[in-house]
Amino acid sequence: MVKIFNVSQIKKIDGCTVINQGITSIDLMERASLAVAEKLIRFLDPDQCILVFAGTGNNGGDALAIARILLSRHFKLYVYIVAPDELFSDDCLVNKECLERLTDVKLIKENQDIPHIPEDCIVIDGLFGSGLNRPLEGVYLDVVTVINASHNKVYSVDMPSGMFVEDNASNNPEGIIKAEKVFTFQFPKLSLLLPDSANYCKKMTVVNIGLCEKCIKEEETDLFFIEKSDATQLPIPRDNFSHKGTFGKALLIAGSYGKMGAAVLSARACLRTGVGLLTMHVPRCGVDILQTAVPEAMVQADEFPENVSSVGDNIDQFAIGIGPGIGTDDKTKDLLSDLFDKYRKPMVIDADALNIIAGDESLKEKIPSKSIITPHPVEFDRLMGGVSINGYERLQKAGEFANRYDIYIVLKGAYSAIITPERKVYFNSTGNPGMATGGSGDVLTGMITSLLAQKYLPLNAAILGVYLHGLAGDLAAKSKSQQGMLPSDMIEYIGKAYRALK
Ligand SMILES: NC(=O)C1=CN([C@@H]2O[C@H](COP(=O)(O)OP(=O)(O)OC[C@H]3O[C@@H](n4cnc5c(N)ncnc54)[C@H](O)[C@@H]3O)[C@@H](O)[C@H]2O)[C@@H](O)CC1
Ligand SMILES: Nc1ncnc2c1ncn2[C@@H]1O[C@H](COP(=O)(O)OP(=O)(O)O)[C@@H](O)[C@H]1O
Ligand SMILES: [K+]
Repeated sequence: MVKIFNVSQIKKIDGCTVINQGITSIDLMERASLAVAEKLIRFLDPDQCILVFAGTGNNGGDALAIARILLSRHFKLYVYIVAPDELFSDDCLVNKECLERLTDVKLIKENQDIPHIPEDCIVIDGLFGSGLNRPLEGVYLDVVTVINASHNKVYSVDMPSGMFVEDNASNNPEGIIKAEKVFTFQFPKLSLLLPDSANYCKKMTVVNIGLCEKCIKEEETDLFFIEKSDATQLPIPRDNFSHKGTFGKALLIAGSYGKMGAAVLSARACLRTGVGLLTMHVPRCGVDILQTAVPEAMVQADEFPENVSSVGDNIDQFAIGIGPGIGTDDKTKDLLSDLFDKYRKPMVIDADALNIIAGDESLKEKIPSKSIITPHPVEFDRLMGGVSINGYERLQKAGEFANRYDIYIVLKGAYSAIITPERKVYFNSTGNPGMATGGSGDVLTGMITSLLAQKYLPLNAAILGVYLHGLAGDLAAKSKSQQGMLPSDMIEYIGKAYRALK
């Protein structure tokens, strides 16, 4: 797992690296800058006009070193340092003096020094990184405004300048660079993984700069980024003599009149994820649909034609998933309450089941311990009874909720976050905007329920389920495009996603 750290931890690890590797801070700056420059060189066009904007701290130092490396590769550069008070960090000053020997470096001290930024050029942004300690104002704000208004592609070093590494609730949205790509050093930064960064970081690339592994190992955190190597370890190998009983029984309670598609998608996804036996509990109107669309599943008909209202006995034999397409009818509310009384094992709770819980405090109390709930941000805010100001606040609330009710929360989004009862957070690294189509969530519910039935621990079921779901989405997008892919296609790629983990 890649660890995610706060600013003081990053500073500590930088310092440790310098000591343990017997290098100077300027060596580390050079290493970091070279790593970013190498990535830039791969896709920048040497004939294109490149404008570099540096600050006076170490982020500025990085930008100036990057400029020097690009110049040595014959890129056309114009370099500006925004320095209203001309106070440079030591390492920034060294890089400024090196660069001044090679090219003209202009200082921007006040608004009138800001250059006109032509169309069709590239901007390299090294104004501020992790050292930002207040929202931008004055000439810094003006420079960012001009860069954003130019609509050129901006590549940011470490952070989009003006953006805090963690919470941006008190930030000025006008004072943050809108970056095409952010090359962030060694660790993903929390704010770049939250929806808060949607306008400021189209793509995050983590650049390894060789910080001391021992320091990283020793530094504790509750935030992690899931990598392929983490997911690869999770699938339980299949024994030669295994049979359908080995891979468990899942019961999905899903569907209502007009929403049987959600039941079909979750059923197919559950089967493709490897469950031994699947039973679908659906309203009577859905029986023929399920039997035809998913012949591998057994179907239990509810007594009501259009909604689910009760589940049978002997439910302890199953891993249960509830929610896709069930609606919020009163009969279905009774079912959920009854289910929570009868069934005390971890289950997967999604969609309308969460909307039902949202309006009823006593239901929250009854959620079986270690269950996995899978809200998207709107469902989560409904559960909380109010909208969060940003993704950071939502994450804090999710930690409190998971802890209070002893459950796992999969907070879905671009980097879905899995939050544990101990308030640890695991961010997923797979998935793409092609998955933003109704039905993708139903697929995920089927997948995680399948893994629970196969005796995966709830945390592993959530991590593997979310990772595979995103990977299946990535494979589907590769073949069908983000626009053209459907949740049904993702289901067809679950097998290939498993294979890719081998
Ligand atoms: N993470 C790492 O391992 C490494 C980090 N390096 C770079 O160092 C950066 C951090 O450098 P610094 O700590 O010098 O900080 P920055 O360069 O981000 O900021 C410089 C200084 O500006 C001041 N400042 C903060 N907010 C301001 C505002 N709104 N208006 C005006 N001034 C403001 C602060 O005093 C701050 O220290 C990282 O983002 C990264 O680019 C690299 O040089 C080397 C390795
Ligand atoms: N931009 C994105 N990048 C990665 N994954 C995404 C993106 N948009 C949506 N997803 C994933 O698609 C799924 C959508 O779920 P949800 O909103 O519940 O859809 P529905 O209720 O329509 O089935 C989630 O797992 C989410 O993480
Ligand atoms: K920056």
